[in-house]
Amino acid sequence: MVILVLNCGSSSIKYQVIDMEAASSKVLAKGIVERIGLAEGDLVHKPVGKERFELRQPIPDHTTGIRLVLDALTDPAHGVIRSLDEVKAVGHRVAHGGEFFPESCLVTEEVKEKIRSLFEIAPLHNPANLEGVLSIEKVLPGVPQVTVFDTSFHQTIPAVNYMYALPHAYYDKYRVRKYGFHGTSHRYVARVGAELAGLDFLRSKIITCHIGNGASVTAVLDGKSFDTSMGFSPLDGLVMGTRCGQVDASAVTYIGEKEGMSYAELNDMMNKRSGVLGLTDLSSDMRDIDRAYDEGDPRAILARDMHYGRIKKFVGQYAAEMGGVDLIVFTGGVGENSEEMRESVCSGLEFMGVKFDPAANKGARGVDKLLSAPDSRVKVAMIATDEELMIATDTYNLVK
Ligand SMILES: Nc1ncnc2c1ncn2[C@@H]1O[C@H](COP(=O)(O)OP(=O)(O)O)[C@@H](O)[C@H]1O
Ligand SMILES: CC(=O)OP(=O)(O)O
Ligand SMILES: [Mg+2]
Repeated sequence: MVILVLNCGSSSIKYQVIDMEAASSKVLAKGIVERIGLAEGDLVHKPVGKERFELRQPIPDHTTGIRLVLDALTDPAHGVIRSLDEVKAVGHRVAHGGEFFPESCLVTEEVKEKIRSLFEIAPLHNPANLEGVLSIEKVLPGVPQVTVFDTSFHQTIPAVNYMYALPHAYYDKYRVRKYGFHGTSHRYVARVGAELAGLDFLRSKIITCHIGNGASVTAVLDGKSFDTSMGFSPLDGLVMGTRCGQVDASAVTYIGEKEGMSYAELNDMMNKRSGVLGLTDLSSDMRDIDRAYDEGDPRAILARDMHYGRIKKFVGQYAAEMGGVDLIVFTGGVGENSEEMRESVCSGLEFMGVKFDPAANKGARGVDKLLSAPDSRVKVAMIATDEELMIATDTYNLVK
């Protein structure tokens, strides 16, 4: 059964076409559309056994990106299927499932409505995720679709970690609480990382750092999410591409009053004009920030130091919350590629048993690897996340 997986992130679309009934689920093609909404977008399409195909053009939104992906998949030269009819099911990543979706499910009108009802609190993601579902409905009518939610893995977070110290009425009325995101990725890399480090996943203290354009850190205690840095929405926690992360809420109401900004404008400012983009006025893409950093741009230096520094703060916090840590995992676009980030976060953590191996870190990308010295009490690993495989598996199980 051929399954198409679409993972619409805030700045990217990752996709895979997987034959789930082949001997051991066989990937036919994978690829990524990046820099959506920036001046120049990219598509990199990697068909297995054929030459890769690249495209560079402005990609203003996710619908345009999805159209380019479907064209690439059926192209006579670099395509992997003759026609879209070969696709028997489509799995989608959806960022916010709120309290509605503890598990993956088949798309119905009600599911679409609930995803839509969460637009306000996941403005960079849920609209793109629903756009994916609706685009597929148009080109592949009648093909079953499954949604897999970032929030599902975090359902195990205890109230002591998910409640905000706001009046209880807002939780009762509106379910205002921490939900957490990137759950599919945190779940996958924690398990694979534990295996690589020779740990029992169900009896370990693991800190997973998913650092991409969106970024979050999760404390995984005995196989379950125990705490995570994103909150009610994917805005909280770390410094991100365009999101501010943790900030004193009164600083925001103060700016709103001074500037006469509406709540919607404030939300927009914190989600789309903050983070490393807001700090530098340069770019939301860490590769651009790295370049400016190397050239000595003081704003890029501050932004990167703040970003990395805050990851380290969460590592410390979560180690304290779990009473220690056995394994620290890095993943996501930055986590899988940036030697500097991983080294910076792990430096100075010798006091808690982290013995980082800079030689192992050097050049580590693409292939899962331990980055700690053999005698390090706390293991460190880079694990390439595979949200798509998790999504394909859930999709197959629901559709077959
Ligand atoms: N070689 C690299 N070095 C540093 N950062 C990188 C590298 N390759 C990709 N990235 C960064 O990864 C981020 C995108 O990560 P990704 O996980 O794909 O994001 P999202 O899913 O949130 O859209 C971008 O900021 C990009 O600059
Ligand atoms: C929830 C979230 O931030 O996702 P992404 O990293 O894909 O933007
Ligand atoms: Mg992502």
